[in-house]
Amino acid sequence: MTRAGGRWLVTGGAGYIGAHTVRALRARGDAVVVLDDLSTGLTERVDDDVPLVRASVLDEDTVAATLAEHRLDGVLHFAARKSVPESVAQPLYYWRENVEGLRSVLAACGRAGVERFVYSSSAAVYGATTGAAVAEDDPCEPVNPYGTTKLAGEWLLADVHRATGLRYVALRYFNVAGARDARLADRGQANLVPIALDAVARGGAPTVFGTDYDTPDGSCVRDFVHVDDLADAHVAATGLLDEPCAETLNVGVGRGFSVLEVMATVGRVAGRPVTPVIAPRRPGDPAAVVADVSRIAGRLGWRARHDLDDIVASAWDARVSPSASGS
Ligand SMILES: O=c1ccn([C@@H]2O[C@H](COP(=O)(O)OP(=O)(O)O[C@H]3O[C@H](CO)[C@H](O)[C@H](O)[C@H]3O)[C@@H](O)[C@H]2O)c(=O)[nH]1
Repeated sequence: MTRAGGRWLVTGGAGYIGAHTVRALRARGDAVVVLDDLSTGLTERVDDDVPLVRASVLDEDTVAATLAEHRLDGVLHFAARKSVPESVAQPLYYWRENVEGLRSVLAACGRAGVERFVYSSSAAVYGATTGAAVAEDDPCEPVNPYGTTKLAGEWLLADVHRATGLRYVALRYFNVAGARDARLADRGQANLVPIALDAVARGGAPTVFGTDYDTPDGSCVRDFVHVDDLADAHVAATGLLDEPCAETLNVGVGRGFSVLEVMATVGRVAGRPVTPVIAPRRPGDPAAVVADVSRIAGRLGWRARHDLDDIVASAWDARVSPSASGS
């Protein structure tokens, strides 16, 4: 289904998801050049034998020159801002970085004659879902600037596809967690799994925001996907680009776990009981967000191989266990 031998520019390849995908592409035998401004990316995530261009995606000339110089034939575009609260506070910044950044990379692709593109979208494009699994054709009503910029990016890709025939796959990530090793791990403090693991590792108690939702145990439900599975989905998606393609795909497991179930898993993995602090609801949190994954299964033959235990255990090893440095 997928063939090796691609030559890819990976923007944001020093970031958490980008670096995992670089590993997966190279494991298949593809060539990769990373372009990253290192504002949040880490050089240690980029292997020594991978060319690293330190530049912003807003620097269209450098992106175009990199594509030409390395004779690249496709782009996986990860470089973007991804904090929901930051996007609410700074919408202009998010529109510049996420939408203008994408426009700049697409303009560079046009100049270099590159017509294969994989785009990092998000479940945030759906907004507050009803709780039933969401499919790609369901309405998109994002509720914050992070989501609106990701959706605007999808529209931009569709417009360029219609005008130039650009081949693209937009992948809508659900809740990504886990790690291959410590070097690639998510160092951020923005999401449930790393926050909960850090709290437990420090001997503290993680917080659950709300147990009064209309869900089986009252806490929010999310679809947690292992970053290695997500990386594999990118590799599989590149296989669609051998033909004309304008595709949008959910990437999740297709099954929800509650925040309280995550806490129980953290306790099992850490080998110590976890008694979370129950706090009020976090503003803006939808009760349940779960992916309908039938389209990606049909188009790519892809499905997640890792379960929640694998996700939490790998994140624990990468963040907490010093022996798991893997670098
Ligand atoms: O310490 C914490 C942290 C989070 N949560 C809860 O855990 C759930 C997941 O929260 P995250 O912040 O990890 O993830 P979100 O589902 O809010 O957001 C994620 O999914 C969004 C799409 O829906 C965007 O893609 C976003 O970038 C991505 O982080 C939420 O119910 C949240 O309230 C806690 O209970 N305690």
